[in-house]
This record gives sequence, C-alpha cells and structure tokens, in this order.
Amino acid sequence: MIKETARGMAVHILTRVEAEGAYANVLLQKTIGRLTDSRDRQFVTLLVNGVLKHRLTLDYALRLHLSKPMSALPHEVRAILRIGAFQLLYVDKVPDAVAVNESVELAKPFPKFTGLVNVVLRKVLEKGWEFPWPDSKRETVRYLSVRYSHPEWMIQRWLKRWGLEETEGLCRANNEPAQTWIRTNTLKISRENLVDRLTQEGITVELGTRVPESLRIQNFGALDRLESFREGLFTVQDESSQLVAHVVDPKPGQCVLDACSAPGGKTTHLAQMMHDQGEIQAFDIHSHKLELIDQLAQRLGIGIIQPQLGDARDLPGVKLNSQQRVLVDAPCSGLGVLRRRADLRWQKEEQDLKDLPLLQLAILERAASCVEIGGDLIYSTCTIEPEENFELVKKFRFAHPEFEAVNLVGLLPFALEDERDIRQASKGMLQLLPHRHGMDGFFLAKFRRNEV
Ligand SMILES: C[S@@+](CC[C@H](N)C(=O)[O-])C[C@H]1O[C@@H](n2cnc3c(N)ncnc32)[C@H](O)[C@@H]1O
Repeated sequence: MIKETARGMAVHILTRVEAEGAYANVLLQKTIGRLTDSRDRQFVTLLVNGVLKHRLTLDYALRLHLSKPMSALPHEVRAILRIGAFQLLYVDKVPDAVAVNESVELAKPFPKFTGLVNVVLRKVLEKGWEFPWPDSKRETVRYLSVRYSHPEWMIQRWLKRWGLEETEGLCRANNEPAQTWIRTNTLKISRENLVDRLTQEGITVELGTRVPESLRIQNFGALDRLESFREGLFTVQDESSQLVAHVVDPKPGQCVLDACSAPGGKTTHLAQMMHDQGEIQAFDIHSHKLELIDQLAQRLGIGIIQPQLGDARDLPGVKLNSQQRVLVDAPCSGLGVLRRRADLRWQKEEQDLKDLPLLQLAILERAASCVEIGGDLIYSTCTIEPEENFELVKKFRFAHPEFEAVNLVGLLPFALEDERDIRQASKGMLQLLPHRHGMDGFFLAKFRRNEV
C-alpha cells in the first residue's frame, strides 16, 4: 500500500486515471479534501495536473533510460516515475534529492522496481533538459509534439494555420499554469469592496484590466470555506468567459434565453447585468448540471433564472421570435482552454472537429428562430478551431440573411489593439488566442435580427 501522503495521493489518482479512465478533476476534488494542510492539497493538484499535461514529454525523457516500454511497468510505477521526473524537470521549489528519494520511498511497496525508479530518476536528473530532441527542421511536428507535450494532429493544424513561431507560442501558453479569476457579484458588492474583503481573508488579489468585474486571486485554500464565498460576493469564472455577458449586453426587464447554460457562469452574469430584473430561461441537456445553476443562483442571490431541461436543438416550449437576447454558449472541443484542463489535450480527437459543428449549427439554427425582430443572437465557444467558429458563423449567415453582424468594438469592455482583431470585431466576430492575447482561447460572434 502506498502511504496517503501528498505524493502518494497523486500516484493513486494518476493510476486510476490511466488504468480505469477516471476523471482526474472529479477524483482530485473528491480526494484532496482528506488532506488537512492546504499546501498539501495544492501540491497534489500541481503534481496531478502537471503530469497529465506534460505526459508526452515526461515519457520521452524517461524512455531514454528504460530498457522496456512504459507499458511493461505497473501503472503505479509509471505514475511514480512521471511524478518524479515532473518534479525534477518542471518544479523548482522541490530539491532534486527530495524528488528522487521520495519517489524511491513511494516505490517500496513494489520492491522489484525500487532500484529501477532510483536509477532512472538519477539519470533524468543528470541529463536535465539535454535531450536528443527530434530535429526541429526536418521533424517539426514530432519535435513540437514531444517538446511541448501536445498530440501531433493538433500541432499539424496549427502549423498550417499559423506557422512555426506562433504554434510554438501557443504550445508554450497552453503549458503555463492556469490563473484563477473570479467575478464580482455586483448585485451584492462593488469590486473595490470585494478586494478589501478578500485581502482581509488573507488572499492576494489583483484587479483585472479587461473586465470591470474581474479579479485575479492567488494564495487561497478552499474557496468554499471563505465567508465572502458563502455570502455570494463572487464566483469563479475565467476572464475571457466574463466578456460574453458584456457582448450580450442584456437590459433589465428583458426576456433572455441561454440555450446551453450549465453550470450557469454566464447565465448568472447576465442576471447581474439585468439587475436581477426580467426573465432568463436557462436550458441544458443534463439535469444534474441544472442543479448547479440553481445552487449558484441561490448563493449569488439571483431570482430571475428559470433552469429548463431540454435539448437546445429543440428548446421545448420556447416560442418563435420571442426573445430579446439569445445566447448560444455552445458545447465545443475546448481547444482554447488546454492550459486550464490538464488532460483535455489527450481526450480530444480530430474527428470531434467534424462532429461538433453539426451539433453547434443545429443549436444555433433553433436558437436563432427564438430571436425577436430587432433582438440579438450571440454565439460563443472556448475553442480556437475555425470549423467551430468562423466557418460555422459563415455557414449560418449564408443561410440567414435576416441576421446582420453587430460591431463588437464598442461592446467589449477593453480596447482591442491588434488591427486584425479590430477588423474582425467590427464585422461581429472575435477570436481570442492564448499566445496573442494572454487569455484563454475564446470565440464570440453577435448578430441582430432584421425583418426580411
Ligand atoms: C460550454 S458549456 C456551457 C457553459 C455555461 N454557459 C457557463 O458559462 O457556465 C456547454 C453546455 O452545453 C450543454 N449541452 C451539450 N449539448 C447540449 C444540447 N444539445 N442542448 C443543450 N445543452 C447542451 C452541456 O451540458 C454544457 O453544460
């Protein structure tokens, strides 16, 4: 039995993820609560997410010193080696000797492999980052793939679209640690007063510069234990996703439809902007996720949201031409948020980029039929792939000349700097990219319905 230390817990989680296909984030949340020290909880999270993200690079480094393939080793031993190599290569604050010795300690329940763990990790330590990488000119795809731990099919697409320099920049950005952003609940508190409250609670806070409600926080333990959290003064939401409600720009008293709404991040932001006056119908296809919207709305003190179970391709009960604002925050491949979702890059396949647009377009078509004349339709995704974004919007516009693009430049709460973005945004679309904008990859489009 591996002891339930922080490292032991990380081995246990990674083993279950690989051997049983368990969801890493669900397992992490369930398990780390057993650790009393918040630093231990953070360390387990760092190890699990780090190993999942950098798995390809770690295995490449380890295989150089193994006589058999990783698959010939027990799952636990693979996890111990990866955790050890991750600390040696990526984590400055752990002394190298500690990383090696602790890994050997973890391997003691597998006596046949303690020697191997010791020898292999000492070799990784000795070599550091001096690997025989694939040739970056002749084998560019393979080089970027192992150097930055991304699937080759993703690299291939990005190289075609953006070339070497930008693709490398994107891969680097995807490997940066994700920052934590929160959104002020302006129904209850101003952003300045929230900064004071959080500071009193020992949290390091920084004002977001792009969204008036956003704050970046650091040095926090379990957020749900904070008084300010329980009072509903904020919710966790990435900064780029906080842009959406500003682009929707709903007004108090309006009828708003959110077609794919769970867990309610954007729905509750819309309600805030409406001063909790009017009506928001919040659809989602999963009933367990609808409960999350209810819980969030309750905590934030919001009353105008009506969660509705239903497929957004049907939107049962919603009348044609009945809504002043309709948001489609579509299910997507999520390739814009790879830094935030550690194992997502390994879960997606290129086929998803053929299947998802069919669903996205069907949802957009039905949602569009609910927009009243003069009303607005907003489409957003957290992906950077054209099939789900620009190309999809082009198809939709071609079939629906009654929708005209709405200029986004004045709606965004920050000024765009890049000429390319300004040109796009004035035509009603914006693609944010992690390596260009320093934010999660996100796509937004807005159209107004005219009489035809
Ligand atoms: C990008 S997430 C929405 C995030 C949400 N807007 C927020 O800000 O918290 C997409 C959502 O679409 C839901 N979904 C997937 N297929 C759907 C469908 N056919 N109809 C309605 N909802 C769907 C998923 O359950 C998921 O909750």
